[in-house]
Amino acid sequence: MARINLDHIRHAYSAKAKAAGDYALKEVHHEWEDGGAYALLGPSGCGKTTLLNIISGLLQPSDGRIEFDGVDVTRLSTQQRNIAQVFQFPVVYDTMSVFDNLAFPLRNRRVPEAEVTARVNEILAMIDLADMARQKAQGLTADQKQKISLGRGLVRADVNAILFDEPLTVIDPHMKWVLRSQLKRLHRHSGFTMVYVTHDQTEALTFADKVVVMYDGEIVQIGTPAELFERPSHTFVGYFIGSPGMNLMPVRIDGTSAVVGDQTIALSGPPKVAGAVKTELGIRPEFIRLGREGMPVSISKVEDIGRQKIVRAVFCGEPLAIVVPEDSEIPAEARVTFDTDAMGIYADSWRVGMGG
Ligand SMILES: Nc1ncnc2c1ncn2[C@@H]1O[C@H](COP(=O)(O)OP(=O)(O)OP(=O)(O)O)[C@@H](O)[C@H]1O
Repeated sequence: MARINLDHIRHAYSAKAKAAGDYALKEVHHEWEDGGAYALLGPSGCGKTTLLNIISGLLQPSDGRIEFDGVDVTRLSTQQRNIAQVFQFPVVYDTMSVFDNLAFPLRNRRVPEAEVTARVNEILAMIDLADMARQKAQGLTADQKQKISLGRGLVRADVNAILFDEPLTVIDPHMKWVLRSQLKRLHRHSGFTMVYVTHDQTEALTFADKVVVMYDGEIVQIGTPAELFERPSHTFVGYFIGSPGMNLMPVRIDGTSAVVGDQTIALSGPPKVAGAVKTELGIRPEFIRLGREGMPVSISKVEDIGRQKIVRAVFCGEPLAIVVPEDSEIPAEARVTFDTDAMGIYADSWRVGMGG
């Protein structure tokens, strides 16, 4: 397993790139821990695959270096980097049995046959294909074939990292849930460094210890699921993580207060917004109290989502989502209070400290 150091990496698909906007991947400078489970999460086109391909060696970055355990691998091929990869669509040898497909990477490296059998049987049980071990891969469903691909990615114990590129796209929803939990368990047992690309927040949040949120070619936050929820570093993280996402409203900062329309909201300190063109207040729907006290809102809609309700309201002309327990009473003349510790101030989309 390896610690992955991304040292001032940037990538542009055009050789003529000059401005920051020309780069599909803007500067990335991070060290990922040995044995960590990382998910690269973000919308289509944000640069996830570009970054993954730079780690695997399929792509050479325009600038910067990549190191595995302190060794520069920037110019090395995927094979030389000793990495296992699982792609979005299955890659299997149709004429081989399920067992032989899984054994292939081990036999290729002349692993003793007794060890091959033990390891393949372990993986077969994990992906729930033990009954089909002797069957040819030809004729299996796309779902089953993708499970073989996943298994092949996991079968070697000596890889530096395992990279997954949206591996559950073709898997049916129930199996998705099962495989996700199994991958998580396997990560805990094996200590593999894993990097998992997805645009699905549930997939990222259940799989990863650290979620790397990408937006427009940039890493906007690396954090645990709780950190992303409680302290989004960027308005995009607030919007993308959570359902509904974080409320954002334009505000004017006056000392230790945020002013929205005719309302003045006390903050925990003076936010550092000097020089910002746009200042916004962010608060998650879960941290707003709805009742008879506080600032007035007008309610436009209530959506019942099982154990909770989402109240859609308008606050000082701005849309506001509030999450309340299923049984809570919604007063006719509703008012709201914002939890002081849960509010964030964003200057030109980035969260700022409240220290003056
Ligand atoms: N081979 C290429 N040549 C030119 N531009 C490319 C190439 N591959 C990707 N891009 C561009 O680089 C940007 C980042 O693409 P990338 O595939 O890394 O995003 P992604 O987050 O993985 O998206 P998706 O989830 O759709 O795969 C996009 O604007 C894309 O159009």
